[in-house]
Amino acid sequence: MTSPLFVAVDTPDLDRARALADAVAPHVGGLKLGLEFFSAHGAPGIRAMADVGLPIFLDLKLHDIPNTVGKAVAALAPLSPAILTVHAAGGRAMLAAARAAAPASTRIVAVTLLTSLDADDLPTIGVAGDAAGQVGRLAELSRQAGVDGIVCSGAEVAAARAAWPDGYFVVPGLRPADAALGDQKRAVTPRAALDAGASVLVVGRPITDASDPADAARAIAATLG
Ligand SMILES: O=C(O)c1cc(=O)[nH]c(=O)n1[C@@H]1O[C@H](COP(=O)(O)O)[C@@H](O)[C@H]1O
Repeated sequence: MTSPLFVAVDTPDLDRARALADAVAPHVGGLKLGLEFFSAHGAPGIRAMADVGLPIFLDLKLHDIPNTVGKAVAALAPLSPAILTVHAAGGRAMLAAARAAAPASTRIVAVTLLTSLDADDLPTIGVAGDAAGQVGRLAELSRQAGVDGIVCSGAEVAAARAAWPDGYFVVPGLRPADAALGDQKRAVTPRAALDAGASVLVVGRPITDASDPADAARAIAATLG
């Protein structure tokens, strides 16, 4: 079985990204490349990382009007990412436009509520109610719009899976029990997220900031077996 563990390769340094990816490749199921890497290296950088031979999760969190997002997704199609993110808050038509413009081999997943936010933040961004309610609402919108799944925290994934049994659930903001939270606020362990129904586990700094990233990835992978 391929590993659900994707490493978030968050660096603007191409050589470092490639060295990290090569080091952890035996222990992970894919590479997530996001705004930091894409802003520095664009499509050629993604192609260089695809040479590692692992599925690519292109995390650009697109959020704009439907026409713009649809055309951006079409422009990214030659990169054939396995997974591509958009923001669920862009609305039903935007989500549908993203799905329509993507190759069948690309899973479109919609970010619900960033894992860096908690209950104290919700009123400041105009959300009444709690994180579970907001994730549930945007998960249902995403399902109805026809995308493949959502991004949520490990705290919400069990409820999302129950409501959408064949959905594809990406869970970032994961931390082994002893790891520093950094800016993550709704963190659970990788194992807990997997048990709760996650399809993909995204782990960045606990691997990439470790003195031995390969060993850190191996240790996390060992908890999933
Ligand atoms: O879409 C994402 O992957 C994402 C959504 C979210 O709500 N929270 C979140 O942390 N992420 C990404 O997941 C990764 C988490 O990295 P670490 O906090 O270093 O493990 C980063 O690349 C984030 O951009």
